[in-house]
Amino acid sequence: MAVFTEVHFDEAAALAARLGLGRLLTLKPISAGIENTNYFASCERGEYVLTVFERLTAEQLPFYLHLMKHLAQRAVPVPEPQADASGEILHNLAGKPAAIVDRLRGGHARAPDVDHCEQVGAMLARMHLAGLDYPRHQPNLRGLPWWDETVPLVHPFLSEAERTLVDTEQAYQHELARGAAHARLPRGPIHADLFRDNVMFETGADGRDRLSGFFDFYFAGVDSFGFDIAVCLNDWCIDLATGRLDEARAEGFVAAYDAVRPLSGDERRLMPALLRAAAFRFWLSRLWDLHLPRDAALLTPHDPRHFERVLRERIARPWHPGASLA
Ligand SMILES: Nc1ncnc2c1ncn2[C@@H]1O[C@H](COP(=O)(O)OP(=O)(O)O)[C@@H](O)[C@H]1O
Ligand SMILES: N[C@@H](CCOP(=O)(O)O)C(=O)O
Repeated sequence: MAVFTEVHFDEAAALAARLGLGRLLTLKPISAGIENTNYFASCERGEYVLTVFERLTAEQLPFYLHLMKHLAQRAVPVPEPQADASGEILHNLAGKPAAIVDRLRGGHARAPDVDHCEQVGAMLARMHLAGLDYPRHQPNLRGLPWWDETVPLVHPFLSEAERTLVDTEQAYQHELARGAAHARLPRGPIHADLFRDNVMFETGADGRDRLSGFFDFYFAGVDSFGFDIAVCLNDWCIDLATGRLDEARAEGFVAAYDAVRPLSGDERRLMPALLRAAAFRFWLSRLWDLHLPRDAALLTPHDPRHFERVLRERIARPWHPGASLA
């Protein structure tokens, strides 16, 4: 359970009242998640999520919160941050930055099929297009410079085989980033962590799950759209036990994306390298969370070996969109 900061009911109630959400009825800690402290806040005016930010600073947060507002205003289903009378959406609780956003309805698709993947792919493309005129800029804070800082920190905890893979992949990703094709990749604000647990679906009367929203934008940053697609493919379109790509789901995801925002030739050509980059990024962050943990009331770190497997798979079996259809 990820409650790093205990929030007192009265403090949360005062904030809810200030935001015009009415009386706070219940405040329940959320057990999932590993980055921030989250509570479900049920208020007279509706259902919300209260987040206390543990790593992100008051300087960094406006980028994420205003991005969510920007996307919500362009009909991309994301939780809208709640403002006080002066329009401020970044607040303070327990001496830390905090926000209250709409609670999305529905639940997670834990075992996604082609239909789920197509819906996520199409909405991801809509999100990328809607973000193109977002005026604020912040790099992806879990990009190459962060990998370079983190590799030496996790090195002492690795086996020889792991260390070799980390070093080889770091060198490969540097080479990729120096290339002209990489520089030409279309860019803009990306989610950068759009895993199954950051998307909601609601089941309709016909039994079909319909996407009800994307959330948890706190790893968002400006980076290549292709990297965002690769992050999704590595989570939505794989066999979790082996890390293998499921080609039917992957092709469905990319085709649905492409129908909204056609992929460039570079994005298609570099997809195998971007899939490696996305696997490397989460392997590193999971190693970092496991070996250099922060204080938390209770915290279950994600298993780094999963993304080590995924990375080895992507190296062994490079995948290009459309290849399996040819
Ligand atoms: N806006 C939201 N609407 C509905 N549920 C949410 C919302 N934000 C968070 N949650 C719930 O809280 C859980 C943890 O949130 P998450 O943002 O993943 O945490 P963390 O920032 O710590 O990684 C999610 O899996 C989801 O169940
Ligand atoms: N998706 C990342 C961890 C980030 O946590 P989240 O709960 O904010 O998605 C991973 O799986 O390593």
